[in-house]
Amino acid sequence: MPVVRTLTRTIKQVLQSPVCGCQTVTSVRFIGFSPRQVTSDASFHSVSFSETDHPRVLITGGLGQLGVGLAKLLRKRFGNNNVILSDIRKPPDNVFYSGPFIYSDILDYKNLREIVVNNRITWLIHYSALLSAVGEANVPLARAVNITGLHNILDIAAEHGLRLFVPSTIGAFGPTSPRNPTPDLCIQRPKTIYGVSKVHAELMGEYYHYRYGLDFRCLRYPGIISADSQPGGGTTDYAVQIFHDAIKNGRFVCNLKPDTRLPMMYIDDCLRATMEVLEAPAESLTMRTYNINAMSFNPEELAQEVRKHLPELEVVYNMDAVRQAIADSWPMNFDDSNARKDWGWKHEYDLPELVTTMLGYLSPESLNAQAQAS
Ligand SMILES: NC(=O)C1=CN([C@@H]2O[C@H](COP(=O)(O)OP(=O)(O)OC[C@H]3O[C@@H](n4cnc5c(N)ncnc54)[C@H](O)[C@@H]3O)[C@@H](O)[C@H]2O)C=CC1
Ligand SMILES: CC(=O)[C@H](N)C(=O)O
Repeated sequence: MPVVRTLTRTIKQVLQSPVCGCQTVTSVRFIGFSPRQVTSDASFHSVSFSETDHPRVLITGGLGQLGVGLAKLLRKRFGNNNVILSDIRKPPDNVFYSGPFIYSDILDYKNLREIVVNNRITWLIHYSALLSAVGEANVPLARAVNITGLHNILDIAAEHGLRLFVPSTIGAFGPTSPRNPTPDLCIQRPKTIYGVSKVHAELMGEYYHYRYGLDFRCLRYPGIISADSQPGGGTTDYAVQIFHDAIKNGRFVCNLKPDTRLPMMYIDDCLRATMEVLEAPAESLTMRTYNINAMSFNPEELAQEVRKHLPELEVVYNMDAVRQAIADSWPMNFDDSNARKDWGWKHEYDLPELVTTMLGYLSPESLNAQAQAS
């Protein structure tokens, strides 16, 4: 009987939940069991906008390159206390004192569920991952975090009627995908554990949407470039490091070949896209996983643009074989026409704007002013 009770609740929740406006009857083909065995006293509960006015957001893996910036943006929109950052690392003072932070290991299912229940979470933004280069250096850990961790997240989100955002990546494509440009739907046979885990995430999220009515939303990000946060061990990291080294030493050692073209995006565009797709009306989404793009360049083109501001910059190429092989298998250009058509995606930063913004932010004067202000 508890199982029947649970199923009845789940079906009602799927058909009624206003948070998950995408959960149309047609998306729920058959609900035969809950995604994970739940105890008989567990109660499915979906918190809706009508109860809280604003979504209650949990960001996993929030202390990486992207999480703190996203929390800042969402807190501005939904209120400081409605957005909780979480990670397994210790937060620096400025992050700890800027809004709610909580310890959360995505491999600990019970802990995750407790956090979601106790904080009445309605949106889950799942940022925890091992990126491409560090993933290749530790495949068992990447498999655990990126695949087992994702399973926990999917089940928690389905059980509690959450809107779930999981980012994917240009790395979800491989050498047999069309690379110039790469469309949303094409062959995906990535050659990294990172890419494999992200294709798995895309497919599992879409399956849970179809099977359980989960409000799953996913964007494939290009390489993201930011000034105030460090990248976490990816193939596109060179495009962040060049700015730091150009300003500090006037010299940059690049671990990719000069003609390695990859899709890239400034962090502000990436975070805005994430908020926009999370807020997009369900009816506007014809897909659950979208490419987004802003620009494409290779290291030499980036160096040329930086030299317009710092003409003395010297760039030396010292290729890293692992990163080069990964980059050579990834898209050179990304076709994001579906995102532009369906929910109005539009980037703001192109290459010249990106370079001006990065150098402006990292200039000694600007860093001094930031230090004095904090
Ligand atoms: N930064 C980029 O260029 C791109 C990022 N993405 C995706 O966006 C998301 C966020 O990326 P970044 O912030 O750059 O990643 P990052 O590598 O900088 O941060 C990932 C965070 O996950 C945390 N983490 C690791 N194991 C964990 C565990 N067991 N439980 C909880 N947290 C754990 C780490 O402590 C780290 O703070 C990732 O899913 C990544 O795949 C996708 C494409 C491009
Ligand atoms: C593009 C990504 O997913 C990431 N920056 C990486 O290089 O691994």
